[in-house]
Amino acid sequence: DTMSPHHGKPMVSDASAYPVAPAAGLYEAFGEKEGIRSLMTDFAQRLRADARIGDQFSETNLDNLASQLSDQLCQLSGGPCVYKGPDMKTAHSNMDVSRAHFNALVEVLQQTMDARGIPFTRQNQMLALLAPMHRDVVTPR
Ligand code: HEM
Repeated sequence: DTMSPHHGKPMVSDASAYPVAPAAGLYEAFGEKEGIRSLMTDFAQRLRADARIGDQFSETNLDNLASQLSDQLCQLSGGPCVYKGPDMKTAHSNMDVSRAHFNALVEVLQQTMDARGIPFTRQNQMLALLAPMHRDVVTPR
């Protein structure tokens, strides 16, 4: 890993930070790059509209967020993408994200996947890959 010149913290991509193998066929079950991108476009809009956490995305460029999330979920699910954004700790520092916020985001993602007809088993396989990120996303208190 290379070291960040600004913080001296290791800059690791999420795939290496959370070394869990995706379930076979997960990327395909999400409709590959195109399906994941439209899922994330929908997700970003739903996040912004959510009464519990929408305010945290008030200044956010939703198209950029959807693009970064698409690369991340594509890579996590076994697809041919590379997430090139900041690691999860850096991306969510100084945000005061609570465990309740995290759970709300997961719920919005479940609603988004439901709306697109992603089978329950596949939803849970994707959520299993995202769940460990709470350690870096949620602000310690
Ligand atoms: C598994 C859970 C999560 C994942 C995978 C995730 C992923 C990401 C990614 C990839 C970015 C873009 C980083 C960048 O390009 O700069 C981002 C930004 C962000 N996330 Fe998360 N996130 C998660 C949970 C949360 C939660 C729980 C909150 C708060 C409720 C949150 C709030 C934000 C905000 C406000 C941004 C910044 C957007 C901007 O640039 O304005 N995230 N997240």
